[in-house]
Amino acid sequence: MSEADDRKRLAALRAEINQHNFRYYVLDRPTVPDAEYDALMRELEAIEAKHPDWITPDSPTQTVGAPPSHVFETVEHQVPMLSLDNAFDADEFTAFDRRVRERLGRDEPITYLAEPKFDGLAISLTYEGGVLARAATRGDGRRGEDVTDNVRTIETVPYSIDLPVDSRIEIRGEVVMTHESFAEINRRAERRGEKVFANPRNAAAGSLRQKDPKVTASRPLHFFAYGIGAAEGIEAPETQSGWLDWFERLGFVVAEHRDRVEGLEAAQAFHASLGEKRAGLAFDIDGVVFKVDSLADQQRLGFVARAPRWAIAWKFPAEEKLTQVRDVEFQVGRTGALTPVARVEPVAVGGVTVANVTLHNMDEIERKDVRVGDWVRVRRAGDVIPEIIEVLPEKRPPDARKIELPDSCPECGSEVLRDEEQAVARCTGGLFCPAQRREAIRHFASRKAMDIDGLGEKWITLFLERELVEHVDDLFRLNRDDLVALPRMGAKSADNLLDSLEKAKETTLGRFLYALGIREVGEVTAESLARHFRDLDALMAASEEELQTVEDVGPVVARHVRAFFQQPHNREVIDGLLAAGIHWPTPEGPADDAPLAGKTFVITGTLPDMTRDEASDRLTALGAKVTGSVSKKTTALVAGEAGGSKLDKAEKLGVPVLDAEAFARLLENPSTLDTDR
Ligand SMILES: NC(=O)c1ccc[n+]([C@@H]2O[C@H](COP(=O)([O-])OP(=O)(O)OC[C@H]3O[C@@H](n4cnc5c(N)ncnc54)[C@H](O)[C@@H]3O)[C@@H](O)[C@H]2O)c1
Ligand SMILES: [Zn+2]
Repeated sequence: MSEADDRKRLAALRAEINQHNFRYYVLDRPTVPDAEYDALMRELEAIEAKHPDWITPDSPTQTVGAPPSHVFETVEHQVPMLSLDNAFDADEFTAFDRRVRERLGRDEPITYLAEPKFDGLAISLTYEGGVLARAATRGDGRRGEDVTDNVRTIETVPYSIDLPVDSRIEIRGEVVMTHESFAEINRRAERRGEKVFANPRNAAAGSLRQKDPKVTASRPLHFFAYGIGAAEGIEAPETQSGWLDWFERLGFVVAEHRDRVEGLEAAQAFHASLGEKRAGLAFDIDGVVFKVDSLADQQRLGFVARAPRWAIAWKFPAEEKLTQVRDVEFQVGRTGALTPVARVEPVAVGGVTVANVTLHNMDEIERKDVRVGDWVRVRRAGDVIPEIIEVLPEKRPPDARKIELPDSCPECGSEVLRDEEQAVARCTGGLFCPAQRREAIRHFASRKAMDIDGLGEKWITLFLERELVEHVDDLFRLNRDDLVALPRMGAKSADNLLDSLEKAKETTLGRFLYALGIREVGEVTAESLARHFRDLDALMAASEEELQTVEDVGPVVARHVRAFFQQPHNREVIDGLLAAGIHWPTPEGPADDAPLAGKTFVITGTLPDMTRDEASDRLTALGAKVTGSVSKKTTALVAGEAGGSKLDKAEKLGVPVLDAEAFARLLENPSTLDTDR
């Protein structure tokens, strides 16, 4: 680059960085991830290194934070609050360590105090005579904002500590918010239609820098002490680690994961080990801070414009990056749910390369307004699957394309229906859809379903690939010759599998219904359906209304059951299964002469001696049906304490109401039921 180009770039970088600083430090609303910002800073540093005479004191490389805003009173720090130099890899850390040893003229390893780099905002607490007199933000390092009233609401900031009356001390540390509180606060903001915070750091900063301390009080914040400014009238420790122990004795919370490490290897090991713990911590950390432990050595090393020479922040891989959405594809799962997956320009996030990011469902896409071509902020924290946090609207290219839900399944062409309540779009192809087939077979064979021992994913995939199996009924047509011919399937495994299939033919109606994988029909519902209908043909012929009279079957489940049995290809598969010899004993159900046969009850409120489930079991055992809502056909409403709307409805429809006592009498002697409903 020519000198003129460098000059231009320098000016552009400074302007852009200053804007980011303002958004980050003053508004608590950054528009780019830290990694992006760090890259700009590095570029600026490189130009300034090439032209040292261009460095001015107001360059972002020479300054800290941003000047205090006018919302708060200004506080002068007795000792400036500086930033930290960064290392982004082991080589950079090694270079730092070499510089330290050179400056100190030492060959032997340096002892460092290692602790997390908390990702929050720095605060300085001034205690006078042991009483909290003032709390200030870092501001531009020399002058910060007075946030005393807000900081007083933080539980982990002691109001008074045991110090001499004539002492005056500045204790520095970080204010952070836990992931849990962050999620809760954003949920609250979303419900109210307010803007959400991009990450816990901004939430912590935004919560602390509030005009109204009541708002701060409603946001759970934590304070970790890690350093010292001015200290008068106390007996000071001689090491950094000594200060931490001192803080702890006075009642401050300090980093739990901290250690004195000697030399490079120990430092690297600490960095690696904390990196592994990172995902499991309650709050964000973005690196390890290493500080020369000896305070005498710290003094000898001193400061440069914006950071001490005796400390470095060795960052972890960034958990947030910007990338571009190249395309969006829809994946089909077992239940036919179509999940939109964004194919993004691969980026390294949180230590891995991310190329695919789930968008969950159409609602999510609409809420975030993600389009193909958009620049997005991607986050992957620890083991958590990568997600798109937000779109950068200012970077949207003019040809960005809206994402449309396909009308038909990308795998089988069946119609796609969008379930408005659950925001899920599904392929209606059922067992016919190849994408759903593999997962459906796995479900069919699973332990609580047909329990086909030894039929794992490996074999299912192979059977499908070889076209030996298309639908679940084909499993029962597998023959020994076909199986033995498969790679890695010996005669013994083939015989075992055929044996398992044979055994699985003897089942129960409940298991069979569950195995079919009807939407919303879990084991319990399958069992209820079996007990109620006792016969597969009767169930397949049942209307939605009839289905709804079954225990724990509401309108949604009824609709799914009905829709499933109406699909001709599902009927074909069922016929195939029955033809293969699957059978079950007729489920025990209420006999016609059971005392409450033909009667329908609804239960509401709290009963004194039993749960509603128990009450329901007692009634079904006597041959009654228990349903969820009161209608004209209801025999009686069993109403415990606090019956509510069902009670009102029963009274309106003239349905008899049994209180707890009457209900107990009924169970005792069911034949006394005096109603012809
Ligand atoms: N995204 C953006 O637009 C944007 C803008 C400005 C700054 N930033 C981020 O902030 C960083 C630079 O900012 P900085 O100078 O405010 O701080 P820094 O994060 O580089 O380092 C200094 C700060 O680390 C904190 N810290 C946490 N744990 C500590 C510990 N154990 N000991 C000492 N200090 C500890 C303190 O608050 C201290 O002020 C950048 O690297 C960037 O990631 C981002
Ligand atoms: Zn399909």
